[in-house]
Amino acid sequence: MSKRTIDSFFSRDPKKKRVATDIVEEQTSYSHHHTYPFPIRNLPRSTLNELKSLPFSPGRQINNQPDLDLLYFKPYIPPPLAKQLFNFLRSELPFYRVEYIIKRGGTETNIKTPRFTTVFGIDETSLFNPDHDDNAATILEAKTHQPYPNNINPYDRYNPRPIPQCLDQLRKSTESATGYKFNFCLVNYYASGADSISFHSDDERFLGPEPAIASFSLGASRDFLMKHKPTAPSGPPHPPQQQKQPQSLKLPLTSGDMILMRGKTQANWLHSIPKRTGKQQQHDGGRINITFRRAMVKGGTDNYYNYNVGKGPVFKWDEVAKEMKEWKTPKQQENHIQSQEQKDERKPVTT
Ligand SMILES: O=C(O)CCC(=O)C(=O)O
Ligand SMILES: [Fe+2]
Repeated sequence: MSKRTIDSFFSRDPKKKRVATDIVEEQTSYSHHHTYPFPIRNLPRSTLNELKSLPFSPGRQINNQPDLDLLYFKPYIPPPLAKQLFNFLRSELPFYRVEYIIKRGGTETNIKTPRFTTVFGIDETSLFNPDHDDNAATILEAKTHQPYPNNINPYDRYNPRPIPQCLDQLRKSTESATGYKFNFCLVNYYASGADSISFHSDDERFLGPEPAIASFSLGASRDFLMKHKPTAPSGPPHPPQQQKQPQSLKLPLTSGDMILMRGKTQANWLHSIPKRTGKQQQHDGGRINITFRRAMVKGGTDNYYNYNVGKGPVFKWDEVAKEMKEWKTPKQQENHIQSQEQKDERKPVTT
């Protein structure tokens, strides 16, 4: 046997070399919790890793107005990843269309929240038990890391839900980019330009003084308006040229942007996402807003679940109808089919 033949016998021609195809399909995994209406799909590992390298661009400070302190990341998430995250969260999260009653001056008004909402998290006084044993208390006292005395769940109105994996990596990234801690994640879904949030400030007492709120935009572009709260005149009036009147702001938010509102901002400024009118309204497509916040006391947990989950039906994205549809448990679906069949049986047969 010639040398050439022996060599070629033991070493394969590199051009012909076949690389072992080790591409193992990543198994879909889920975040499970008894408080979720259904298990929530986890982000694939590759997407999770991409989130670890954020922010994409550094934050720009906007503090050229009285009491205003913003850090604007444009974008925090690069557009292709933002699009992927938008589609994922819209498909996988449970949403609600909360209605509630407000009483003002003796009259009751029924409010229909003009957007879909959902919320995850628990205030600083408690922790979710990392022990998933069915018999273990699901909530622990933060001070002691032990179940509450007599195993009493101090949250009797709403059961708090842990932040699922698909949102928690972004929370961690936001914490390291901003230096603030967050224990709540609120999500808004604006289905079209007809959905909105009116002027308000996120300055509830349960957030403590000078709260920091990180607010992400995914999907359709919308204007974010800011205006100073009305100021009571104090002291002798200044000549007009000496008065520094705060100017309103309009930030055109696009997919992947993040605004951190901090310092005196919430105490002094209002913000809103106004409705869009005319042609823009339906052609905009959906927009997701994610805010990370830190609630200090139990009242915060109760408030957030009351206004963002409530007691109404669950909605889930329907990929065929391309809209949010009321979601039913398998049991509810069965009952629905049965009652449909009974209705059909009662229909007169026409030949
Ligand atoms: O959608 C947004 O950008 C703002 C949402 C907001 O202000 C809120 O949820 O408190
Ligand atoms: Fe807000």
